[in-house]
Amino acid sequence: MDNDYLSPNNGFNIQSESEFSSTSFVSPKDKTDEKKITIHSTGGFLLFFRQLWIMTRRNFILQTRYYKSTLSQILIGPIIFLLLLYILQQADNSQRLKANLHPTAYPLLGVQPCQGRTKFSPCINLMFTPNDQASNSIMQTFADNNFKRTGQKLNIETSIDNLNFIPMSTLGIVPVPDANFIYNYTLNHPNITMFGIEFSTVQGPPVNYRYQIWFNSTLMANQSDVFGEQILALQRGIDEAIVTFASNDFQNPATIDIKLKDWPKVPPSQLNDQIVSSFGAVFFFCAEMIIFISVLNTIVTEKEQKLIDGYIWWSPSVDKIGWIILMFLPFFNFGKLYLDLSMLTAGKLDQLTQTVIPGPGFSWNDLYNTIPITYLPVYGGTDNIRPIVPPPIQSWYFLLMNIGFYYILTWYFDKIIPDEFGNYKNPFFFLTPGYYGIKFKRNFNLQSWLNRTKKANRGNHIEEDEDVARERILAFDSTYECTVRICNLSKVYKKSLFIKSILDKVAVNDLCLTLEEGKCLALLGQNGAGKSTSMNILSGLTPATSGDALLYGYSIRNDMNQIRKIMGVCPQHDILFNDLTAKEHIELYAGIKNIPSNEIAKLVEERLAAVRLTKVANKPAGSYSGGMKRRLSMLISTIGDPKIIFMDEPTTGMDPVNRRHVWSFIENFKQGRIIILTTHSMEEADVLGDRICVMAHGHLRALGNSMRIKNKFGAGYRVSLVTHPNDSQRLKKLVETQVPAAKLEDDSAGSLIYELPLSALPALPSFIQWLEENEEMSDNEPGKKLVKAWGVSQKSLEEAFLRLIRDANPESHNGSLRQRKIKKKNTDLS
Ligand SMILES: Nc1ncnc2c1ncn2[C@@H]1O[C@H](COP(=O)(O)OP(=O)(O)OP(=O)(O)O)[C@@H](O)[C@H]1O
Repeated sequence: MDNDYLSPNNGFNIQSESEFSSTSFVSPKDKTDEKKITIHSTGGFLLFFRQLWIMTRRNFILQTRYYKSTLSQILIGPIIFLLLLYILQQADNSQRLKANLHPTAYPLLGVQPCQGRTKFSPCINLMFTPNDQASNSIMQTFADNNFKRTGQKLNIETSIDNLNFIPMSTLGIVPVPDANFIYNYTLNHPNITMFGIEFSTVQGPPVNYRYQIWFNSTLMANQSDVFGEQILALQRGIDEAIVTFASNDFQNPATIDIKLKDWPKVPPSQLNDQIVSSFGAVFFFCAEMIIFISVLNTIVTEKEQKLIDGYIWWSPSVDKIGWIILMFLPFFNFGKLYLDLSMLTAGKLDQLTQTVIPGPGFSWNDLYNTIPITYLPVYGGTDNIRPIVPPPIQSWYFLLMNIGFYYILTWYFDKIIPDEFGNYKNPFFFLTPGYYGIKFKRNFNLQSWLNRTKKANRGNHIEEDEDVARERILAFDSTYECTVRICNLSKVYKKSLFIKSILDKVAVNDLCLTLEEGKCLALLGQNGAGKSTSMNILSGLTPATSGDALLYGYSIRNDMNQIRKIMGVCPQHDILFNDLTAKEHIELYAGIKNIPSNEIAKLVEERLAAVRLTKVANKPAGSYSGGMKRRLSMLISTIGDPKIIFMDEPTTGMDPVNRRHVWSFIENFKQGRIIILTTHSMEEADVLGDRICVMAHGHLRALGNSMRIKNKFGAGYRVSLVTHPNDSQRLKKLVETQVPAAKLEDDSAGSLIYELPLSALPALPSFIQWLEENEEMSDNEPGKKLVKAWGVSQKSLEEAFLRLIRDANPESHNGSLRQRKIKKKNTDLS
């Protein structure tokens, strides 16, 4: 039995007792039973790989079945991101392709004020040494000239010599004792001091002016360019001051004006795919998070290499179309906001001290300000062209706009793309007044409505039952008064929206039906016969392909809003809130249906009692059994005094007792209303249906009350007789003489079953009398009667139904006949 481990149904296996293996989990006591469920355990890798295989296969089947969705999953992501990548690369290229043959020169500005650890913490602009008269005089001239250039005053402060000194406010130019002090101070208090200057002039002749500038070679917290223009500005300022000092003419300080100019630039003859190669892989792997990642990337790269810039989109050379498109992508706006935030808040690592200097911070006001120019990268080389970056709040507004935009898009496509029931609206639906509830009152004329719907006939009818044909005539008879009038209602589920295909499914075909108030219509039919579709059309869940119906005078095509006000629906699948109790459900729907609040408590009590849910009234619906959920769903459909109620298989899953309670509730409730229900229970149709419709393949096959259908299709009575097998031939002959019209349905081992059609009914009383008298004796069992036992029963609705279905499916009927014949032959042989 160890081979069982390898059997395909490994896991659960039904075996006879003799086959128990030693690995079975069944206890010896259980072995007394005839059949057992043996649970084998297969562990380790074998089980793992088998499960892996099963799951892989399942996923494969699902993916191939929903190939459209699979294709979209595979293609849409890469297409969108390839497009984005292309746009980015183009933006980068347009930046680099830009020729600048005549760059404009721009003046070197003065030294900008320092920035502390945060926007508000004090700092020292400059320390200088030695603290002698010459140095003080030079620094004073420097400060005066710098003020003229920048408008920022840098005062000569009181000297400091204490290494523990912490400035309480920003200091301008501070004399210090010596170079060691500058070294130690900046080591002890990193990122407070912007520059240090050590003068070491050698008195001549000739006099040699020497000085050394101390600076932080890593970027400062405020992004000021110390290593480039700022340090140049400082040097120029000191040189001016030295020239003035040398000439000793402090009234007319010397000035040196420097202009900076980029080399003329020609576009490269060949472009590389820098963006694609840097971002391509990330784009493919990180799907919609790409911008977010690219922003992070930008920040890190910018800090380290100053290569790629997140603000490239706002560079003046970039075509605006690019960022207008991107503006509609929420993650792009999010990325921009993130970039703005990080510009002002990101800390920087000081290489010397290995400490992180926090950024100046992002305050609420910064939302409305453009990012300060010193934080922005320069495009176009030394042309000093900065991107024109909108304030962060703009990205925030775009994000809000995205919410509205995508909400509207979702809403729009939700309307125009067919749903599971095939509902969809015309792409211009929002331009029609009807969509806004504006209706132009037209006088309804029944006759012209009938003429119109008559034309909707699809035509290809099978030979119709006489009752069905009569109903068709009645439905189009304007003199006949009825509450529900269904005329030529059809539904075709199309495979493709635009072309006709043989795969199109005709779910309902030219249905014609009438119904009066106070009646219940039961729709019977096999799975897929078209019952739910008919119901869905009438309840407005799915549109009819052709035809129309009038419910209480309202057309399902034009007045569905009115019909909804007088309609209740119990759908096939329970739509309940798992966390709400039965009581809360009824209260909720009573509220929706506008029932006065003082009536709700009574309604809850009465209705719950009617379907025996009072005991669980305060328990959440999620904890209910299937039958209880069904009862609650059925109940909900009756709230709000609806005039017409659709119930799709209302009692599925209910036990016989509760089902009867529900039946009596429906029976009472239908007074003054119309109930249309579908069911697979013949008993239910028999009990509730004032009219029963049997549907097959979208057609109406039979129509009438239960008696009519039973009599017409149930073929009268069934008689069963039991005799000795060897006496069966004699008994058959006797029955033939008694009731010539009787049809032998089954004959096995002395058990005979006869069907008596309506034509045989006159002979039935005398036949029953013959059976009751039972005078014939058996030829094979001495002293025993020929008929050992007998019974007569009226044929049920179920049999009528089965016959109708057999007639509607001749192929499968032949099949079943053949099977029955084979079965009979086998029985005879045995
Ligand atoms: N959304 C749909 N798209 C395509 N075909 C559909 C759709 N809904 C139903 N059908 C088809 O229409 C036919 C009628 O289906 P319908 O659900 O009306 O049958 P039914 O009589 O209610 O069956 P059941 O007793 O199983 O509920 C079936 O062949 C079904 O496959």
